[in-house]
Amino acid sequence: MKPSKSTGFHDELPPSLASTYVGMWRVIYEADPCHLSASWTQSLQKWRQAVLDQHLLRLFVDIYHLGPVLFLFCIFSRLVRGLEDACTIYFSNQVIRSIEDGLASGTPDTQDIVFWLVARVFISAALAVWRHLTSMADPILSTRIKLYFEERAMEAQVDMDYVAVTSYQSCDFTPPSAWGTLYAILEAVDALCATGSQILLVVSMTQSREDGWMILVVCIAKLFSDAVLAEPLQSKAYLAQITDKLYLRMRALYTVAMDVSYRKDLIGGAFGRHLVDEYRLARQALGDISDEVPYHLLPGHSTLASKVLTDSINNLPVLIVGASALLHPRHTSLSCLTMIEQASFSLRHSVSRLSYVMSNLYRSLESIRTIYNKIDAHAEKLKADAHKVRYPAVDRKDQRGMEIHFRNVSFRYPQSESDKFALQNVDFHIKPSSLVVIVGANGSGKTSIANLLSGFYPPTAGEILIDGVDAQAYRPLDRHEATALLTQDYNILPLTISENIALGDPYDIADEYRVQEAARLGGSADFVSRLPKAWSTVLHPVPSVNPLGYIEDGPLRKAMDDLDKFTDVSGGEKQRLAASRAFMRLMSPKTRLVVIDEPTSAMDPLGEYQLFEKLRELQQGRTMICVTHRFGHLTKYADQILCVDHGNVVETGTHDELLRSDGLYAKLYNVQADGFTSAIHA
Ligand SMILES: Nc1ncnc2c1ncn2[C@@H]1O[C@H](COP(=O)(O)OP(=O)(O)OP(=O)(O)O)[C@@H](O)[C@H]1O
Repeated sequence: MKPSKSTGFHDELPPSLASTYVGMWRVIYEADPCHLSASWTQSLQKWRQAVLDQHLLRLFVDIYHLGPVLFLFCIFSRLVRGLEDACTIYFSNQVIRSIEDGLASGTPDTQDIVFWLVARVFISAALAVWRHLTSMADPILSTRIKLYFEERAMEAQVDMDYVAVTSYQSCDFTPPSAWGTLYAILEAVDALCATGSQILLVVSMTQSREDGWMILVVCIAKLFSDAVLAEPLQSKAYLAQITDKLYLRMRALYTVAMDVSYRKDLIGGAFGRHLVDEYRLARQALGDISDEVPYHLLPGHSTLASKVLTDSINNLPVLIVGASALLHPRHTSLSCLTMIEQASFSLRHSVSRLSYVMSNLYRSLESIRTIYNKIDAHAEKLKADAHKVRYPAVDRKDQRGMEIHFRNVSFRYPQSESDKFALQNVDFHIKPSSLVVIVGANGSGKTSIANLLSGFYPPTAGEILIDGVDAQAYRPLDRHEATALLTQDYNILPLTISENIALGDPYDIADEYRVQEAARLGGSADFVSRLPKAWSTVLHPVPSVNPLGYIEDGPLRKAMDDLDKFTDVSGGEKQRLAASRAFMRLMSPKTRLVVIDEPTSAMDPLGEYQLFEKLRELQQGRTMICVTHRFGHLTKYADQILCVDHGNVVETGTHDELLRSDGLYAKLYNVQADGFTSAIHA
């Protein structure tokens, strides 16, 4: 198979990485100068770390409290399971030995044979019962652990800041890995026990033979050299990059043709046939390079000769016993031969399983470290938040609206790859209870101001004062509770419509009257009451059907499609639901700031007008800040308009003041107003 060479991709890798080409792929992996298997050494380091950090101990204590009997049973079951192969081999061979002895002496010992036969059958049955009990206990304990850690994960996640939760590091909190870690440890116990018991078996069998030590050394040394020294590429983590440009192009052509999200472009552009023709040309040019996943193509480090040699060496124990039988036929025992054959085979299997289990274990240890680090970070955050200033301050309790002061605020998105600041040296003051409108061109920084006002991000430089105190000094939860948000960036939650609205004020979630009132104000009450399940409708349910295996067309496929069916509503109706949730919050006595950012893009003009009118009616002394592109409803009532350009507030004033000053605001306003007047005159 000819390897596909890189064409224009970054070939240079840091010295710690190496790469190889297989089929379509360039495989990149960590170059390890160490002779010992990297996975084993890494695993040992992680073990040490886990023991030192006490994460393992904490995991065991937590799991023990979830089910002491179940937990102990699971550990004990693995010990027993580890003995299973050695027991089976031992009892089988006792049967063969007693038969062989009988054949050799000419008078079979019936009692002895029956005893070992019964013992063999009994032990098989007992092990089967044990396996059955284990298979019943495991799912119970695993579900308890997963759900318990899911709850801890939720606890930690819901209190996190927006920046922390959207940062890359927070994404690796995977609660199922707690069970995964315990499972990996249980597997390691099982594999260790199996390996130990089988080594003991081989030792006991070889003890009585002169060549016993030789058999033992061959059995064990070979196994451990395989497990510890061999470093097949398959056991490493690696990146596989498609380097063949032709093949990448074919993937792109195929995706455009097959993915329904491109269907309108494809049909509208009438370029479907062109895609197929291009694909065909590329396929012909590609030749016979395999696109099998690299795992199957990786050769590891062994050649064909070394593979043949390795497999031949595996037969050494039996070869030694066979040679000894030829040299000393009188002292030869067939039961011993079969037992050594079986035991060495089983030992080989156990050691390779142990190697696999240990190499995976360090990943599990890493994941519990992540879990407990997150749990600890959460506890620290709660402690730190508890010392922050409460909002509103006691002396501002009677004030209905938030007072906001931006002082020389600059802001760059933390996840931004460029050095560009979204806002630079922004200064403005918003009086309590005022209605403020932010206008400006696309990308000028309006939403960024709304994001800072909502407390999603801290400023990169400068200060935001809320009621005269640095916004960062307040308890984040108090600040969020005091803010009602209505933006274009909303989600319909996978809960009932009623809950979707009620969550606008979680403290008053059971007040059905308020939910209906919020729905009326947000303009969603009419369409919700027309839905078959009305307020209990779940618009975006979490998937409940999990197809296992390939489901062909037929009754099962139909049942699957029916079970997965859900009600959907229009974009404008979803916006009305989002608005209803915001009204629910707006009605809360805690709300002191309303931030509105272009929430009506999918609404009809009447819906938009009514929404803004109701917002103004319900403002009732709260500070209201509205980002908009449309001049009209709100700008003429605004106490203050902030006109933003290139990340800076360039003009402030009322509608009339800004029109008089004939600056950017007047220009933006006139462009819109001209559109209407020229349409009327035309
Ligand atoms: N999440 C983000 N990460 C990085 N940069 C961002 C992010 N969101 C916005 N920006 C950048 O910040 C600048 C200001 O964007 P912002 O969304 O505040 O403008 P806007 O005035 O609200 O625009 P629009 O009217 O199009 O909504 C832009 O240059 C934008 O590319």
